[in-house]
Amino acid sequence: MPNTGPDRALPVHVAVGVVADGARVLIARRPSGKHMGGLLEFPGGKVDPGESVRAALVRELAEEVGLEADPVGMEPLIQIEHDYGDKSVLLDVWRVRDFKGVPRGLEGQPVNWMRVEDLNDTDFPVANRPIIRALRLPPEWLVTGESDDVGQISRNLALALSVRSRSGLLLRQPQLAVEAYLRLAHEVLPLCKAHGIPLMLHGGPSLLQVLPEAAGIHLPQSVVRQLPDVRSAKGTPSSIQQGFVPASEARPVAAGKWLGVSCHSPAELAHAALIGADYATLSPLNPTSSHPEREPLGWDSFRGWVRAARCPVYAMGGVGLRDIPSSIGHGGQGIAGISHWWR
Ligand SMILES: Nc1nc2c([nH]c(=O)n2[C@@H]2O[C@H](COP(=O)(O)OP(=O)(O)OP(=O)(O)O)[C@@H](O)[C@H]2O)c(=O)[nH]1
Ligand SMILES: [Mg+2]
Repeated sequence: MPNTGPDRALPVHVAVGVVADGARVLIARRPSGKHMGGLLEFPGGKVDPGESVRAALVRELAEEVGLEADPVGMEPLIQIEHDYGDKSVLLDVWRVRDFKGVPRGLEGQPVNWMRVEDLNDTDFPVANRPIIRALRLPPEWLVTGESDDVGQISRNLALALSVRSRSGLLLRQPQLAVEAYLRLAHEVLPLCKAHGIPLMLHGGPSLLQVLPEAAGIHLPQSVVRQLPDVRSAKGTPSSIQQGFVPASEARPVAAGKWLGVSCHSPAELAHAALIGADYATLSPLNPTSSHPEREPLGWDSFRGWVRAARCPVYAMGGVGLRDIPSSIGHGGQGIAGISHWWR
């Protein structure tokens, strides 16, 4: 029965550690009988009153898996607020790279190193899905400036990727008609393959039918507005008959493909999560010459909006490589932008 008592509104603050050993992360199975028992989890537990999150994580990793973690080497990954109905949690998720010891399940739970690409959403509590996205997504999207010249894209890409370890390309060309856009995307796909980076198409979901090898679709709000209206799980059957689709069926691209959404407000971020977005971009962070009429957000608003978001969020608009740590430090996934790499 849902808890409707006075503490209902207060989420339980949980420190969660993604302990990383190269490309593998430490996974445990939650003891049966506990909340979400039997499912896989990242080790961690409740933050005690007056305790810092880092201190809680050091304590939980020692108690649960016998690791001695260095709090200085921890980096925020993502915060997720989730209401399970019987319990509401704030998962405060950190990457842990510096630690000593060999992990073992000190509460009798099985523990295992797993590759990030082998993690399955359905093996984890539902609140963990954005964590898995955050682990897979790059810290930066290179967004193309206006061009139908594949040579220009190729040169810029080669130059940019010579100084970065992980990026993806977002092929944004709103000035092109769909046919010209798809011709260009066909030429850009092998470039991305050669560099080993994902290619996101920008526009409507049907682009993926023509270019199924792309990593996914990034929706501008002009396309989002054309999607069928979505109702959350509380939507009634009669609302479905009136042309609403339930959120569980609202995702406009197939599972296994990435869905990104351009957002500019908390309402757009909430809607992006409702249609199953794997990530959102949030703009403009800083003043930009392309949208001088839009009020820049700044990092303080960014932090607040991102905290309430249900998917990883990239800062966009007047940001550069040096802003990746700022974005991560303010709860974001990284940055997306044109001006810092495009010539
Ligand atoms: N540790 C951990 N907790 C998670 C994850 N995902 C998730 O929804 N949770 C939820 O976070 C809440 C608190 O976690 P916990 O049960 O590990 O807390 P704890 O170690 O302090 O356990 P205790 O209650 O036995 O003292 C649980 O309701 C759990 O279902 C995850 O990946 N790791
Ligand atoms: Mg625990």
